[in-house]
Amino acid sequence: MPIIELKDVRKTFRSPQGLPVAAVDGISFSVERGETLGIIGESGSGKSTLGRLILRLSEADSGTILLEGEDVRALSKAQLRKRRRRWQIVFQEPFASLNPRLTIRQIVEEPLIVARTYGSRAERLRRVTETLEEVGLSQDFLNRRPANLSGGQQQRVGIARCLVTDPALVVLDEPTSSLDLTIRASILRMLSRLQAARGLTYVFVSHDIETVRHFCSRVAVMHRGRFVEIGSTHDVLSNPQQPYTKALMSAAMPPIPYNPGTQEVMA
Ligand SMILES: Nc1ncnc2c1ncn2[C@@H]1O[C@H](COP(=O)(O)OP(=O)(O)OP(=O)(O)O)[C@@H](O)[C@H]1O
Repeated sequence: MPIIELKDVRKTFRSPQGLPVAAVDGISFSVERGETLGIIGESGSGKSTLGRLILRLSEADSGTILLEGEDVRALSKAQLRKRRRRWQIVFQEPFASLNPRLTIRQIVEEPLIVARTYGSRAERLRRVTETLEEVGLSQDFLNRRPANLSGGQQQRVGIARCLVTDPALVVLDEPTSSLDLTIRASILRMLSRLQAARGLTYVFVSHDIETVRHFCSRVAVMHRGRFVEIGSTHDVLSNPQQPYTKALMSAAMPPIPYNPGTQEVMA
């Protein structure tokens, strides 16, 4: 059974002038457990909206969304809150997505409190500490606040917050685009390592073809709310069938250096 299955999902917004904008315009696809599906496309093509619809952070207008076989659109608010811990998201701007008033400990502990299934305060602290360690942050970070951390460290906190409830599926919405190149490569290596260790499934939203090339097993190319092409990353990027994919690739930056073998760099 696929972990994600979408059938003919649609979402239309109104532009400031009141005109309809079909951000997601009849999308169907499935993702198997342990896979990484990349979604690439220009700004405004609908990638983030799709990522949010999958997790019901935004309501689709129509279509079917199954996660782990469950009809996400049919869940009540209470059911959805329970399932949230299995289906998580990491945002592009780590600082904007972390509450500046909270300590790192409070930020990473919050999803455990919301889920209400993680026992005593001491057990929660143990879990928070272990998860921070997994993303390369020592106990020294527990009482610090987001503003005292570098961009890379902030994103590690965002990833820890998402992993602490032991999710099966993570939508990564441009998780590294606000970071500089060395840090970016280091965070991507860490995400790959965590995926292998935990058997995670990723949906990786990006406008950066080179990152997708190295990070994703399959890729969907999105244009004006639709998938114009979907297939193995190798096939789509080495032999694009659609004019839009070709244009996107010719507009892309030259490959960035990426060496999966080197050590994760802390920053
Ligand atoms: N809350 C909203 N209200 C109105 N229009 C929206 C809203 N969210 C997205 N849109 C519109 O839907 C379209 C798709 O936006 P979306 O952010 O999903 O694209 P994207 O591919 O993720 O772009 P980017 O790479 O810039 O984040 C755009 O035309 C956008 O202006």
